[in-house]
Amino acid sequence: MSVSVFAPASIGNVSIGFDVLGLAVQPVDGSLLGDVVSVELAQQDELSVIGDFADKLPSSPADNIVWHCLKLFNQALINTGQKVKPVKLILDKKMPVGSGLGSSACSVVAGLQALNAFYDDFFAKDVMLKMMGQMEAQISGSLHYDNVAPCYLGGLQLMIADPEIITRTLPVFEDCFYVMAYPGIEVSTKAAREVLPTEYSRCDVIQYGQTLAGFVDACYRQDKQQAFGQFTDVVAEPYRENLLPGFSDAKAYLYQQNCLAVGISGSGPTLFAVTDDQSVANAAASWLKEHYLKTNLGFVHVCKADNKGARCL
Ligand SMILES: Nc1ncnc2c1ncn2[C@@H]1O[C@H](COP(=O)(O)OP(=O)(O)OP(=O)(O)O)[C@@H](O)[C@H]1O
Ligand SMILES: N[C@@H](CCO)C(=O)O
Repeated sequence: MSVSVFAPASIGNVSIGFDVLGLAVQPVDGSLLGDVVSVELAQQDELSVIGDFADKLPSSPADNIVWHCLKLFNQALINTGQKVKPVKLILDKKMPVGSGLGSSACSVVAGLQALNAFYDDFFAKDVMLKMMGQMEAQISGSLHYDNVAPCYLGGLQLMIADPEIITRTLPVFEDCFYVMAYPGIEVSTKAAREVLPTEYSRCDVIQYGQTLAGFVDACYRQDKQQAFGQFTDVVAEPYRENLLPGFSDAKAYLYQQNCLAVGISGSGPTLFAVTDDQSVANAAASWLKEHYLKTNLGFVHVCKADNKGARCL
């Protein structure tokens, strides 16, 4: 019996919600923007890695985060008195590493959910999400759920302070398009966190809280003007934009083309642009392909919110 799970790309932070907001996205053309992990019974544990970005991962399977997911999952089974079965894992690495698209989260979520599906969904969602957070923290050096939560649960996720609840699902703007432009260069999450200040001014703290609270209120009232009208990131973008060649010029151009909002996806270098007009989305995608991509590994997708999250194929 073999199980395959797909886990979608996500926009961490969503600009105005550093470490607190995350949105899962899917290309409108139906292509799979995310990772896939398959699990089947085997003589012994093994991991093989295929896919467009397999060569960008550590050469030893033992250094792959999916292997660490298997070890964590098996220990959790043992701790609950369950019998562990030897399995073969296949990771189809479709997501670029260090992209800002939640690439490691895709592997973590697909890996752990595939294992849980193989064991007939033995663990509850809250246990699964905590294991996903633990793996994401291991790989990026600090605990943040803003990629794994939307990747696993789908939609727009708001991380709350209660460690037993972790996240709440917010209403999305179903008519909005999210144009995702990955330039083809790598920016590590760890490095992008190290450039951030350790302290912020009172003014920045108030602006962060006000903008985030205003965005959440706007989601519930489906008020796009309020949601995107004051879309200024004071926590990360001012310190990360110089890691992203061409980001500032692209942002200025896309706002002139009537995009509702433009920001850094996660820790970058992927840029995202929001619009509720498909012709604006398509024009932005064409421009970004021409002007924002830096290598032949780069790509642009016109996406919408992915409300399903991780799912069996
Ligand atoms: N399956 C995997 N997927 C992604 N990264 C992996 C995986 N296994 C191990 N790694 C390593 O983990 C690190 C991931 O780094 P980082 O968190 O910056 O990138 P990312 O999560 O892939 O990108 P992002 O979250 O910005 O989309 C890299 O050094 C990578 O080699
Ligand atoms: N929220 C984290 C990871 C997002 O992918 C950061 O910006 O560092």
